[in-house]
Amino acid sequence: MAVQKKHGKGRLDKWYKLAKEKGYRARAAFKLIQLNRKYGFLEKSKVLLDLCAAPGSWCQVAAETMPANSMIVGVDLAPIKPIPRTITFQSDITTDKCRATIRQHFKTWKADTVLHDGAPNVGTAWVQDAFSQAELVLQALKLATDFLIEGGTFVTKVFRSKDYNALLWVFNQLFSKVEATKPPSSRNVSAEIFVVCRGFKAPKRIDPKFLDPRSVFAELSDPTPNNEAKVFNPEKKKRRREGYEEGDYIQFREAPASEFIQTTDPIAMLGSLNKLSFDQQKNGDIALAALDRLPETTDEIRKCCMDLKVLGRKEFRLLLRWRLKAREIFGFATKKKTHEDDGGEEVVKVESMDEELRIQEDLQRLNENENSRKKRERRRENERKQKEIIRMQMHMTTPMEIGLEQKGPNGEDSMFTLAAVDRAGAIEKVARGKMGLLVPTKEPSNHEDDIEESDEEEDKLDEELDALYSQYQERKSESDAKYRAKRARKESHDGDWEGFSDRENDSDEALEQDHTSDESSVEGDHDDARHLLHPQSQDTQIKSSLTRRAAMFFDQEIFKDVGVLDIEEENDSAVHLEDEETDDRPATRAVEERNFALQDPLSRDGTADSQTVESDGDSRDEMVDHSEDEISNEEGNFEVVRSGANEWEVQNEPQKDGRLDIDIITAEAMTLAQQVASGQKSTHDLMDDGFNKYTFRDTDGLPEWFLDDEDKHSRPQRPITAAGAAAIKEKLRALNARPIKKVREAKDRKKFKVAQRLEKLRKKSALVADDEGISEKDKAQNIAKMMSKAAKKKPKQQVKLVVAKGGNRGISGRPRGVKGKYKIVDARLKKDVRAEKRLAKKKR
Ligand SMILES: C[S@@+](CC[C@H](N)C(=O)[O-])C[C@H]1O[C@@H](n2cnc3c(N)ncnc32)[C@H](O)[C@@H]1O
Repeated sequence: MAVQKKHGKGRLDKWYKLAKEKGYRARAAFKLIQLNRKYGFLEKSKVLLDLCAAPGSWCQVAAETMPANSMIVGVDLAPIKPIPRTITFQSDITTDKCRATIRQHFKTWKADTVLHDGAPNVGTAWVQDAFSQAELVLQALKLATDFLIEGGTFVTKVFRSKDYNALLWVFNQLFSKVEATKPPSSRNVSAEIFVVCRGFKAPKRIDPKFLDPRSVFAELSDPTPNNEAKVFNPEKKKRRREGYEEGDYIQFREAPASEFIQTTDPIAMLGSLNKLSFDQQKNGDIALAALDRLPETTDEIRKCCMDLKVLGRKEFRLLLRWRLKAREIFGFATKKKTHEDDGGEEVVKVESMDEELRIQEDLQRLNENENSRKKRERRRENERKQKEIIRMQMHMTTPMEIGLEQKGPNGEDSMFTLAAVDRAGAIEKVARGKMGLLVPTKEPSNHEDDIEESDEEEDKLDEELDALYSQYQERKSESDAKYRAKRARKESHDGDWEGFSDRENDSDEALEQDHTSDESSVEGDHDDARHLLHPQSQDTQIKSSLTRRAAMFFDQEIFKDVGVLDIEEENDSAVHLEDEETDDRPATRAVEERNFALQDPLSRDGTADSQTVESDGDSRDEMVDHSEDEISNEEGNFEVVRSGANEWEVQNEPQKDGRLDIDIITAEAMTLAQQVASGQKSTHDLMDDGFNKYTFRDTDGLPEWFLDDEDKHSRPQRPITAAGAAAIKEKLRALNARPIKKVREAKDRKKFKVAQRLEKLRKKSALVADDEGISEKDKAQNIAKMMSKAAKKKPKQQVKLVVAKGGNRGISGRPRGVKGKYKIVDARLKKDVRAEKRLAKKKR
């Protein structure tokens, strides 16, 4: 059976529509109609009380069905719009005021029928709702017993909950016939059920306990079977558990805290209970009083005991520790077989389960402490090393100094000894400005131990998170082409931005081979610097040391007159440095810094195209989308910076003027470019900008999902000028104004064909012109003829409509006997087309 939806459009079922059609204020009208069809109480009633009547559909049904001149009184917390033949008022049915108002209206009359369709504000907690509804039913019953005539009918809505049977029991005491039913218009997913109680017994005196929720819904401590008792005795009442099984979720389990101390299975208790109680009156437990007085029973412990379902691992541990202490105090801690002097038996000390538990916990705690201490130390060490590198980059120290400073206990364990630097290839990396890479991602000696010692659970959690993240990535890339493009771009960024040009890598490799000692590593850098500064063409050299992307970025028109790549100014110092044979490192650094500065604005702004923009508001999101559309749509068009080395090589062929056609597409990059172009920013400013809190991130051991997330948000927010934003806006406007790919392709095809025809014509006319056998006049005539022929438009080929019939096709798929352009249509379409043509002809 199809389950109806509880929310949204699911509500708009046939009963809803029917109610609308019939003018009932609520679909609930049909519930009463169906109940009345079954039991026929409305036709027989002259006075009716409708409790919880708003918006009033039941009153509407009653007014329609009951005999003329009947009296209908409806009450609700909410106002009820007037209904013909019905008195309505606003009141809370649980109050005396409501009772008094009803009495005023009824005067001496009694009701033949009392209806109750009340529901408290449903939506908080289901258990809570169910209980308040049951209470409301009892209140309605109370009113019914006040106003019902003997033999009268009480119809009420009840939720199937643990109190359902208790309510039925009470109804049975007061009415001769009690039947529960669910009308078809009541949704299956709803737990509501209607109880029709007929034949009110109208006893002279009703035991107040019958209508007291505390008595009726009291939990029974003794489940002894006792059902015969007609006299209400809540103490002995047994709840007949028929119908729905009670789920655990509606049960609230509580036990005295002392029981938790005594139990041998504390975990099971913590898992199954909702509360550990200190209520001595309720539990009458002396141990509980003692426990309550213990100084170990702190406020925190009490709070934890209040609601066990909300506790975390830490709190559970706290409770378990408290239990162990309490057990010790009360003498439960160890079970010893004591000396039995008279028997002289051997004494065996047996560690109790609790003792084992405690030892285990202690061990675990010690392990955890040790792990966290190690982690702390590792972190501190990393931070220290990072600081050193920054100092070195900023000329505050040199690798030599570092090497001297960092004497490990055995001279080996520090990465900062020159030998270690050499092993890790650190000097090369430093030389390349890849400071981030120097962060020790691996510490071979300790690593394995660390893994072993790390908290297993945390590792598991990490693994799960990683797995979930890769699943998420896979799902996303399956369903989202943009995401795929972004990832591909990012991957190629990693390979492009972070690394250097191939050439440089080659030189790095060469250097690596040479780096066998501390000194040689420095020499290697020296060579590297010299290599970079070779006077042949320094501009080209520096450009080659940039990434392709950076080079292209600075190739743009806007940087034409800017000295970013005009290295003369710095050449002086560089060449000068080259002369200083004793100290080559600063020279290297000068170049590196320049590289770094050149890369930095790009890697963060220019190249980060979509990613940078993404975090900055909608308008820029549009840019991103656009750029991505471009990526997927604009094959062969170079307006957007693309990534991927091969793509670049294939697509970004230099243009005629030798420059690469590349556009800045983010407002930040545009602003930066404008600032550089206008001289507001110098290369030094760019360098300075390059050093910010995001420059050297410690990514050591951080999971991929975390780094991805950080990539999105942890980046400097560069200011955007109005001019920069306007330039990008204008660019995008132009971009948006362009036709779609198909149209553009068609136009390009047309252009291409025209060009081909022209070329053909040119060749032909050249042949004619070269022909010596004909006169100049004839030549001119022939050429003019050819040109006018070429200028003539070819008549459009008629498209033949062919009715689709299976089997009547040749090998190529072309229908047999059809020449020229054709289109396969179905018979109906062909007829329709013909009919249209006929009609058009007639009209003409
Ligand atoms: C399902 S609606 C009743 C629909 C009504 N039978 C009809 O046909 O239009 C439940 C109503 O119970 C009312 N209600 C809940 N608690 C109440 C209370 N304590 N006193 C009066 N009305 C109450 C709510 O205001 C709500 O209008």
